[in-house]
Amino acid sequence: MRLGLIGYGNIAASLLDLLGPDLVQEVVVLVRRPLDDPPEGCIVVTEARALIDAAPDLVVECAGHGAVAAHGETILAAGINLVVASVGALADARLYVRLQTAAQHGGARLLIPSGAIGGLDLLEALALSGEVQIAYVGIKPPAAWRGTPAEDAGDLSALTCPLTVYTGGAREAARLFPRNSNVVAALALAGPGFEAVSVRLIADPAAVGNVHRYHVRSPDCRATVEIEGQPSSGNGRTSRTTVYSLLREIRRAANSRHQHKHTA
Ligand SMILES: NC(=O)C1=CN([C@@H]2O[C@H](COP(=O)(O)OP(=O)(O)OC[C@H]3O[C@@H](n4cnc5c(N)ncnc54)[C@H](O)[C@@H]3O)[C@@H](O)[C@H]2O)C=CC1
Ligand SMILES: O=C([O-])CC(=O)C(=O)O
Repeated sequence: MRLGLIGYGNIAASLLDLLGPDLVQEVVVLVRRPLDDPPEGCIVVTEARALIDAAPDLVVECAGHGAVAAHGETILAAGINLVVASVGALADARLYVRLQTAAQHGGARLLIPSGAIGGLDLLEALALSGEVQIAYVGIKPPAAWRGTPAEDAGDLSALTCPLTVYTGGAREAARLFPRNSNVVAALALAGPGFEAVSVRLIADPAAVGNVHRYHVRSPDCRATVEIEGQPSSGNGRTSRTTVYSLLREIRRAANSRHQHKHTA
C-alpha cells in the first residue's frame, strides 16, 4: 500500500513509528516547506500535485483545518480516498459540500475517523430513530488552551480550579478551537448534526488527560460516554487515541485493497 500523509507534526511522526512494512510499503508526506530532518524512508513533497502524482492508495490529513481547505478537493477529485483528521474543518458547510461534490466526481471517499472520541456507531444508529441531542463537555489542562480564545476567559497560568472557557454551539466551537474541537464535529457529523450538539469547554489544572464526556438523549436511548485520553508527547492537546484511530483507518483501507485484489 502506498500512503499519503498531509503534515509532518505530532500525529504524522507517531503514525510513522507504528506503520510496519507489512502494512505500508511507501509513504509520501506533503509538507509546506522542505524539512531539516525528514522522516527516514519517506518521500517528502511540498506540492499537492506531487502527492497526487505519486498515486497513493489513501491520503491521511493530519495537518490542520487549513490543509483540508487547501488540498481536500483536489485529492478527492483525483479519485483518492481521504481521511480527514481535522474534522472540524467540515463545520464550514460550504467546504463540506465542495468536498462531497469532489468525492462524488472523483469516485473517492471522504472518510471521517473517530479520532480522540468514540461511540459514533451509537450516534449513527440513533440518528435513524429520531431526533438526537448531545451535550458535550471537553476538559483539558490549561496548557492545552493556550493560544486559543480560552485565554479571554481568565489567566490560564494562574488557575487553581476548573474554568469554563467556552459554552455554545458545535459549529462555532469547531471554528474557534480548531485544534481542540475536532471531536465535537465528529459527534455532529455522526448523525445528529451541528445544531443538535451543545458544547462546554473547561480548563482544569487538575486534569491529567484530555476528557471527552457527552450525554445523549434520543427517543430510544439515553447514554453517557466519558473518555479520558492520554495526551500525546508531541502535542498535549492531541490525545494519543487519535493516532490509533488513524492507524485503524489505514488498516481498514489496506484490508479492503487486499480483498479487492483477491476478488478481482
Ligand atoms: N479528530 C480528532 O479527534 C483530532 C484531530 N486533530 C487534528 O489533527 C491536526 C494535527 O494534529 P497534531 O499532529 O497533533 O498537530 P501538530 O501541530 O503537531 O502537527 C501539524 C503539522 O501540520 C503542519 N501543517 C499545517 N498546515 C499544513 C499544510 N497546509 N500542509 C502541510 N502541513 C501542514 C504543521 O506545520 C505541523 O507540522 C490538528 O490540528 C487537528 O486539526 C488532532 C487531534 C484530535
Ligand atoms: O478534538 C480535537 O481537536 C483534539 C482533542 O480534543 C483531543 O485530541 O483530545
